[in-house]
Amino acid sequence: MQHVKANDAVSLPAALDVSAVNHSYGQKQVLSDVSFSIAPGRFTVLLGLNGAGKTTLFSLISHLYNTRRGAIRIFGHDISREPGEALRLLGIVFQARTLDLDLSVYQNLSYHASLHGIGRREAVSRIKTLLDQIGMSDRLYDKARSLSGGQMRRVEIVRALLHRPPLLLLDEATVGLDIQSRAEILATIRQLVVTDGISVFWATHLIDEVEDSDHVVILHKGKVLADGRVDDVVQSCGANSIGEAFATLSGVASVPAGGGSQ
Ligand SMILES: Nc1ncnc2c1ncn2[C@@H]1O[C@H](COP(=O)(O)OP(=O)(O)OP(=O)(O)O)[C@@H](O)[C@H]1O
Repeated sequence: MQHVKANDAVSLPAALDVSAVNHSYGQKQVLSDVSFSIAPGRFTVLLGLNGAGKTTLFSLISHLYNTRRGAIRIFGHDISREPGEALRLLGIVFQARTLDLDLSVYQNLSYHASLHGIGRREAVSRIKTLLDQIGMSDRLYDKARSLSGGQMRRVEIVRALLHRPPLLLLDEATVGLDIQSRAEILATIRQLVVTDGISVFWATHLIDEVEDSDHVVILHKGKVLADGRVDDVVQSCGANSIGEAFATLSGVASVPAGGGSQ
């Protein structure tokens, strides 16, 4: 396996800096010496097949697991040493659905806002603005269980943005959604990078969610095989596409594209 490094200059502090991180479940090592940086205000894709270690990495970044070897910094704040400061700057959408189905959209969101110390009036204003932005303002008082999978995902995205984090992590946010919902959610998140200047770290196993102008971190069997601008990574591999580059680097014959729900 080759390791292609195609980073351009990264301004400091990085939105996310992962340095020599390892993780094992018992005897099984699932992350090996993982290092990369994400510059602020960029859409960066974490590309890896199922089992590559994406969720484990997200669990370390969000401090669900302690980082036992290596360091993770969010805008310069070490997640182990300054978890409060680091986590305040982070919004996260997990792969598994996490809304309380018996509560309304408003109740799910206002509960999260109060956890972040956002006052009621301010919370209502932010909830309405964000739901409007994401095309869900007509569902404010509906029970979460009455929403479609794509609508639940949108509410989870709103929830992750309520405390206005400059870094947003999404773990396979489009899994299980139909092709139209996938495209809409991806477009909404890309738009947030442009309009609000937030940094997004988007984990996926689907090659068609990657664009040439994105930055990509390719994770395979717990190792970073490449990181940098997609077109630079493709060129460094002598490939014609990111799918071909992924196959060359990983030795995997074919990579899922994601034409329908995956
Ligand atoms: N709690 C756990 N205990 C033991 N092994 C685990 C645990 N969680 C994950 N693993 C293993 O760690 C490896 C990485 O899993 P992880 O879920 O981080 O990958 P992933 O890239 O997110 O894949 P997926 O998209 O399928 O969730 C896999 O081999 C998985 O079986």
